Amino acid sequence: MQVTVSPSVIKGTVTANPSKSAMQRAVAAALLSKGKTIIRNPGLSNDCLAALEVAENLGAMVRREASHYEVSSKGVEPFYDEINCGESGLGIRMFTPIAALSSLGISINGHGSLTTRPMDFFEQVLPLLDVECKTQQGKLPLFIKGPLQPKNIEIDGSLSSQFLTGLLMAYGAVAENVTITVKDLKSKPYIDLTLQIMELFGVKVENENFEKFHFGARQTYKPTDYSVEGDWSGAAFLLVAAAVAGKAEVSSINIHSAQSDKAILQALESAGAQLLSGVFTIDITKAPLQSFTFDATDCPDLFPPLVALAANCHGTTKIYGVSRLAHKESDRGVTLQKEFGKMGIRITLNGDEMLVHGGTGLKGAVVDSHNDHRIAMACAVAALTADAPVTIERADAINKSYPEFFDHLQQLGAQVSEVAVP
Ligand SMILES: O=C(O)C1=C[C@@H](OP(=O)(O)O)[C@@H](O)[C@H](O)C1
Ligand SMILES: C=C(OP(=O)(O)O)C(=O)O
Repeated sequence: MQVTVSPSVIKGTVTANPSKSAMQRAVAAALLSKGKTIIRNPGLSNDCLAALEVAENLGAMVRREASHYEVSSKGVEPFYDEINCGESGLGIRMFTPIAALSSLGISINGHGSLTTRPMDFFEQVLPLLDVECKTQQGKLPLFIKGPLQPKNIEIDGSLSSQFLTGLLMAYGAVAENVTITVKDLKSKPYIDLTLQIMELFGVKVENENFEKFHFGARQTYKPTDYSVEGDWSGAAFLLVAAAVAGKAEVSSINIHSAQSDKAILQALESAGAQLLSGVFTIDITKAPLQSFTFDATDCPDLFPPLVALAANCHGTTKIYGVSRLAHKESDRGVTLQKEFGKMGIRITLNGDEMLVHGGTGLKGAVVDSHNDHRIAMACAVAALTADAPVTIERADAINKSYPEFFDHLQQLGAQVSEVAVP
């Protein structure tokens, strides 16, 4: 799909889409619970759909109602010896240790960018837990054969928090008096989200300063009635759209959420946007914007909306944490540099630092998403203040996390036209 976004004024209200990070965790917790879990406000993004399919293959039954999903499970009892995590990094890194709770040999695969993302962590760590594990030189497909035996282990958290999320969730079902020790953990708030959802499903883990995670007496996941919260990662694009091109009210986002990406509010404030926040609603209005400095090491998914914001700010914005972007759906530092370059915005990459030379004016252009949902959305937001329309190729990448994105942008008054590409 090719989408053209024309320069537009933003005005209106919109409800945030469900968070895929929260939904995927809830689906995993529902699989690990014995009984029927209700998931309300379910996400329909490709990553959420992939998580449901994995849970079904690992033993859950999913009944899809219009307003909610019912996930019935007896714990991990795989129906198949193959699972496919689609394109979801979290999906594969979370469900692999969970699938290893079974004694069945299981092949684990994915598609698109997931096939190039690093998985060698599993080959190093799972054998320490008595799980046989093979990768293809650190990449997909994986083969694992459990059952996983929780033990005291030490892991490296510097590449991604997602491996730790997977271990925590799997340990939660079987661990007794063991500790996971983590060195140099990145994306810490995502671990808070994992622990929060585990606790809602009845499993409590003691977090000692994001360095040690203690499991005490044996616990069991309990089915629950869970409502998926709105997505700060997706809402960040809408908030930036309003900050640069008008005004908007975004509802169903919880200011007290554990999600990393609510940090977008700090960046918007530093840039000078006018913000009014309630507990579940943010009102935002355009104001003169100046460059800002922001550390996105623990919220790497904010880079694309931050770049769209910085492009509209006078002066040079500094964003730290670029090295966290190399293994996402694309090498996002380089992708942002290339695609924003086509729209006339110069970006310098300097080690872990990104400099966005903003306020020089955005130009109409033809850009490419590189099949990366967050690049497509960042370019769409940049188009709002360009001097001519911006055409985004492979814009259907948005379906990975936020299929409603272009509809929401239109709801806020943006001129958007879609062309199917054969
Ligand atoms: O746990 C999660 O839901 C996620 C964790 C983050 O990954 P890293 O821990 O690899 O930074 C983030 O980039 C990803 O989109 C979702
Ligand atoms: C990197 C992302 O997700 P994941 O790692 O789960 O594929 C993302 O949503 O931007």
